[in-house]
Amino acid sequence: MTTQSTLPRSSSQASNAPTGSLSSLPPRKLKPLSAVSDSQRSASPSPSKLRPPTRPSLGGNNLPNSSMRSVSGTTTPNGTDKSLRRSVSIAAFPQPPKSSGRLSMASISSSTSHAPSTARSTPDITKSGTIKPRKQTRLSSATIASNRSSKAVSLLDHGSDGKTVLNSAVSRDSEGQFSTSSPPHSRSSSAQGSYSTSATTFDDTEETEQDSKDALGAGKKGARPKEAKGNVIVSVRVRPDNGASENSRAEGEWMVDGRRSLISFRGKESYDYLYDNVFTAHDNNSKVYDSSAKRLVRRVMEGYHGTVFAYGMTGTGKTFSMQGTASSPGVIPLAITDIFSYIRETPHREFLLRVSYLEIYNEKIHDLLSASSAGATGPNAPPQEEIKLREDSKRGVYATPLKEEIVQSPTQLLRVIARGDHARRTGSTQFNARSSRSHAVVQIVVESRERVPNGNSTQDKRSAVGPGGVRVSTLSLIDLAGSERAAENKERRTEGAHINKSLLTLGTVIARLSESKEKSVNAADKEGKHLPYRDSKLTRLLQPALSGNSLVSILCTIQIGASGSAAPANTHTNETLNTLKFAARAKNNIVSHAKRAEEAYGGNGDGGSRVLLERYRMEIQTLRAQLETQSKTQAENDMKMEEERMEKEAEARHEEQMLEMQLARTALKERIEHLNRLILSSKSTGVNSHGGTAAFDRLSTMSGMNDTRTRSLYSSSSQSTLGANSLRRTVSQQSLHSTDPGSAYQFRRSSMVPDEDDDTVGEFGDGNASLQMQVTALQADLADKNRYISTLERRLLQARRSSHSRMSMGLSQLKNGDDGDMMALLREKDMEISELRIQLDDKDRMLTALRSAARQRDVAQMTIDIPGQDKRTIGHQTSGSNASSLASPLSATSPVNTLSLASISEREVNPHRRSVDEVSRMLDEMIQDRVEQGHLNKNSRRSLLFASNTGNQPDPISPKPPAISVPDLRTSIIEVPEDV
Ligand SMILES: Nc1ncnc2c1ncn2[C@@H]1O[C@H](COP(=O)(O)OP(=O)(O)OP(=O)(O)O)[C@@H](O)[C@H]1O
Repeated sequence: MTTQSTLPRSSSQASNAPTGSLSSLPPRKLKPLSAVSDSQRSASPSPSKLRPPTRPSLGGNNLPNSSMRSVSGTTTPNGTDKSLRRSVSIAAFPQPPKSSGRLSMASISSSTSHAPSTARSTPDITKSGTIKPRKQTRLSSATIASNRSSKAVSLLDHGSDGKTVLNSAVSRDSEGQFSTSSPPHSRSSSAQGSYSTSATTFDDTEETEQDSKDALGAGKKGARPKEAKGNVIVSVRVRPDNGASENSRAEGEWMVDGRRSLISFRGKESYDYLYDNVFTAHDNNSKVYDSSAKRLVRRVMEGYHGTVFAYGMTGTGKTFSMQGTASSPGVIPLAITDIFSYIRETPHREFLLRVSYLEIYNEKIHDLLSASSAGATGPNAPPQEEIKLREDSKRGVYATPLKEEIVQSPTQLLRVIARGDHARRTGSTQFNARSSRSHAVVQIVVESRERVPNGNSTQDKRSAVGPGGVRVSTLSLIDLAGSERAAENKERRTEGAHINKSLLTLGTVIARLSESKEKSVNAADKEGKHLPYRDSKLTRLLQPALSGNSLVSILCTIQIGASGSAAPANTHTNETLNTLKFAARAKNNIVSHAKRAEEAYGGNGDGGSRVLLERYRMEIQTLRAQLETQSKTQAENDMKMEEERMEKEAEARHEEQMLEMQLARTALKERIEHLNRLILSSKSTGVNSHGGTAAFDRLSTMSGMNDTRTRSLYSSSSQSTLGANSLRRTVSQQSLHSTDPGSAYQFRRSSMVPDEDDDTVGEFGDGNASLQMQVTALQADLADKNRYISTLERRLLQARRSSHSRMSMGLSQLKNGDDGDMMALLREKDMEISELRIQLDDKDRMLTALRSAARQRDVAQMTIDIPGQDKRTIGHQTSGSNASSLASPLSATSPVNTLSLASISEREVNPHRRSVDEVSRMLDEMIQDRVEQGHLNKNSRRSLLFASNTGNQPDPISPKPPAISVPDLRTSIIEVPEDV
């Protein structure tokens, strides 16, 4: 939207310098039209730009200056204060500064030798305000006065000065034509790079709104609304006649007075035409635009519909005026520049522009922006969908389907239009080498909406819109095909026929508009039903503009000389006069009641739905909502994924913890098993294999009663625990169960001790077996412990690895509690291991000691001379079954022990008391060490039972002390679990 226009600047200043000397211009005032009311205008005697009624008595150069507005109320020659051309007032159009000097008809007469003697006659004025030519007197002062008065300020005060024109500007060229050079209009560049002229730089938006209100008020009184007067502007442009020669000289004499917007013809009949603007051959496109269209374009940007169209004979400069050239841009590019300048200067509104471009060729509508129009005109060109005209209460008459392009910069818009121009049909005619063979219509739709002032909204700036709706207005820029005489070429003839027919219809419609005005009371007339709009596509398309819904600017182009024209001079003159008449009729008959377009709101029926700005806003809202929903969904998905990820992590962590716990549990189980085994091993030293807890308890009780008996029991049960299922043990078990527990003596006598004689032998043999069995048990314990230690070490290793891997995975989310638990577990394990190691060491030492004792015992026994078998030996042999039964399990576990036991069992043991004592002493010392170190009573769950050394105290149960005393066995440890 802020793209700078690349349009070239006009060089009009240099080219349009007046040739004559100029009177000093008054300082220009940019004054809104509304500043001068009608009454003021009437009362104000000066300045006036209009010459007074042309009466001889009024001739002279010293006419009081009066403005156009004051003229509108001036008294006509017949004394009536009446505006004869009500429709020519264009209050809404550019109002250049007022000038003091005014041109009188008399002054023209006096200053130009060829001036018609208009002062001598008074023309007839028709009701419509057109000039009715009359012989001898073609120019009526009253007509001129009325025309000028009705034109109001805007028509004649484009910086012109009557005196100036009078004194210097009006000249007669070599061909007898009057030409009036316009003063150099000041075309300056605004800060934004837009063009502006002194005539159009003031802003009269408020004035127009006020005018609208006034118009409503006036309408109530039956008066014509003021706005209706000023919304139509008719200009005539004279094309330079470069190749003029005597042959091509037009019939009659012409006078073109640009300052007074006057064109006079003096031929067989005389005519004087006054328009809103008359542009001489010296006026360039820039001036034409500034005076005839600039204001209208601004109004369109403010919300009014506007139509500019060029009408004229072929080759007279319609296309030149509308499109212009690279060095002299025409109305269309200059309008585009102004559109974007306006947008830039109006930050409180936002705009959307869309453009369409169509042509009416041979009464068919073609879309000049469609793909088929763009490139292809050959036989392979895609057939274009027929475009029809439709009517809508809100949109008026419109073509459909028609491509509309949204444009965002002047360059883009110019490119689109250039594309359409390229697709437009042109052809060579006898009047124009590149004649437009169609009517071309550029439509620029302007949508605008109020923005919320900065800071009043927390919303995004772009989405912040004001409370109002969208205002939609249309600028139609139309380059009509030129009317022409019948051509020789058939194609041209056909085209010409269509062109002429449509132009004729246009003329007819405009001519009948005056009738329509008079019959406006009729509803049907109001709608223009009696007008032949439908007779041609052109009039149908122009219907909204012609029927008053739009501001209208008509640019009629003429060529006074007939140079370059194949037509005879008189024919050419007639065509020119026809154009001038058309312009005069348009000026008089078209009445515009253009009002600012209503604001449309989203979803407000068809009108609302067509408003792209609103549709886009709604679409943006919808998309924003979708985006928000998607963002929410995305966020939810992200959250879900994050939750899932965390769940997975937690699961993995949980699994890991479970594994660790399982490992720990397994380790603990193994330990428990091991401890159980240990307990069983311990029990095995005091309890028989059949779970003789009761017996053990009983024996414990007995031990309290008699140490000797306890010792004997211990030896016996120890054997059985170690797996020596001796017959004797079985028997003793049976005895234990069968015998009255109270009868301890009986028990002892019958079951534990076979007979007195065997006691010693049995005790001795039992003691040997116990040693071996303890060795075996300790070896088993050792193996168990080793296994357990290795298991624990393995678990520990695994746990550490797991911990390391978790740390390396960056799972720092473990709570301190977890780490703490794990560390505590590890510490516990370490402690267990170290404890077990200590126990293992103890066992090792104990084992070593036992082995050493066993070895010494064996050596001692080997050295004993066995003279014969004593009772003990016999007793022992008697209990050979017991010994052999002992050997059997031991051999399976320890070959060394088996050997030792075998050697013991095989030999007749003749105890050598000294050797035994030594062994016993060693064991005593070792166990004493254990006791002192406190390792043995460490576990609170266990009770330590020490078989006290009873010495030689008599055993009530076993009155005979064993022949072989084994003191070390008395101090053997029995670990009894509390829960057993
Ligand atoms: N005011 C002007 N100044 C200089 N050259 C002009 C002017 N008006 C017209 N011409 C030239 O006259 C020729 C015909 O003009 P143009 O094509 O605009 O006429 P037209 O009215 O559009 O004709 P048609 O109706 O056949 O299309 C062009 O070469 C153009 O440059």
